[in-house]
Parts: sequence; structure tokens; C-alpha cells
Amino acid sequence: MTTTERTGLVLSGVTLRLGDGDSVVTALDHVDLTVAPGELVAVVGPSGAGKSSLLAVAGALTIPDEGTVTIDGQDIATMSSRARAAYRRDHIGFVFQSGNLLPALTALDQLRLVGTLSRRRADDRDPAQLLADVGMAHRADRRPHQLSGGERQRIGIARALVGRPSLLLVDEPTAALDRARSHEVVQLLAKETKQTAVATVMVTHDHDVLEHCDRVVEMIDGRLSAG
Ligand SMILES: Nc1ncnc2c1ncn2[C@@H]1O[C@H](COP(=O)(O)OP(=O)(O)OP(=O)(O)O)[C@@H](O)[C@H]1O
Repeated sequence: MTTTERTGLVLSGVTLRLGDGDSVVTALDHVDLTVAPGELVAVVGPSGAGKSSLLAVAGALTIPDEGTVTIDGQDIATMSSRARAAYRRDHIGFVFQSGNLLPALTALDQLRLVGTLSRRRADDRDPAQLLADVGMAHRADRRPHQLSGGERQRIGIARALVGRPSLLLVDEPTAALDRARSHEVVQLLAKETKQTAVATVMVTHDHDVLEHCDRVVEMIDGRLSAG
């Protein structure tokens, strides 16, 4: 699929219940959310509001009890679990709070490993060029413990982008960073989102960085509203 054929992420009437018996929690309550290709949407909200659940459902890690989740028109709930895992690997990028890099690998090898693990595709981004695109070419040979928090996060973002995903899911990317580094990392996310026409959802508690986002939505008690 070329980037011009993408339609982004559409959650429609998504309800997710967690737990069982008397302790069932409605983590997501009839959530509707559309994120267009090239759009960076921030999700804010108090602890326990359902933000992680939203990422899990959008990332095809959890199937909702009700509603549909489509990425570029493909309904991920109707896929077999094997097809869903392959879809996740090939079309969805994840960025975590602290980068989640492998301690033994250099920055460049973190990116190369993605091409080895997933069936390498001809249109994968070149690891060395991608490292340069995120401003980390000069750190290519360093291992995670030789990098700053912001540098690790840049490499985590680059790693998520190797396979040109349709959807990028980002969980608290600035939690471990100072103010200046936080702005730089979210500006990088905004730039890559535009340039690669990926639909990006970023969960954050950091209201400072919302200015770099196209849209902010707020989650409260499993419900979503314009922030
Ligand atoms: N496995 C589970 N079983 C039962 N309830 C759960 C489970 N996981 C999460 N919950 C509940 O679902 C609700 C939503 O949780 P979720 O982790 O999505 O919130 P969150 O907004 O990401 O919170 P935080 O900002 O603290 O990470 C909460 O009430 C939580 O206690």
C-alpha cells in the first residue's frame, strides 16, 4: 500500500471490559476515534482513565468486546490471531516510555534487528539513513547505556519507523526527559508523522508538549472527548 492509499486508524463504538465477576471494569466505553495519516493525536487523562487500554486495542494487542478497529480499512478484530500478529509486526510501530532498547546492541543494530526479525521488506527504511533522519548518525556505534534518555528515545522512535508503519502508538515518550528534551522528542514525532504519513497516537501526561500535536483528546472513565 502506498502512503496515498492510507486511510488511518478508525475506532468505532469500542467497548472493552476488563476483569471478571463483581470486579468488571469498563476500561473503554463506546470510544470513537479517527486518526488520519500524517496526524499526531495526543491522548491525555487521569490515571486509570483507559489510555493504556486504548493503545492496546488500537495496537491489535487486545480485541474489544464491542465495536470495530480498522487500520487502513482493515478490520483487525476479524483476523486470526496469527494474521493479527503479522499485521502488527508489519504495519504498527510502538514507542515506549524509556525507549525499551536492547542493552547489548548498538544504536544502528537496534534498527537492523527489526529488519531481521520481521520478514525484511524491500521498502523498509535504510537503518543508517533513518538514524541520520532522527539526528543520531553520530551515535550509531553506541549502546543504550552510553546514550542520554533523549537519545535513547530518538532511537526507539527510529526503530518503530523502520517498517514504514501505518500506525504509530506512543506511550508516555517524555516521562523520563527534561523539558527541552521532551520538546525535541515530540517535535521529532510530529515531523516523522507528517513526512511518513503515519497515523500517530501519543498517550501523555505532559501538557507542555501538546502544542506540537494536531489534536488533543481527553479520556475520562473510559470515555473520550475533545480535550
Ligand atoms: N487486567 C485488568 N483487569 C481488570 N481491570 C483492569 C485491568 N487492567 C486495567 N484495568 C482497569 O481498567 C481501567 C483502565 O486502565 P488503563 O491502564 O487503561 O488506564 P490508564 O489511563 O492507562 O492509566 P495510567 O495513566 O495510570 O497508565 C482502570 O480502572 C484499571 O484499573
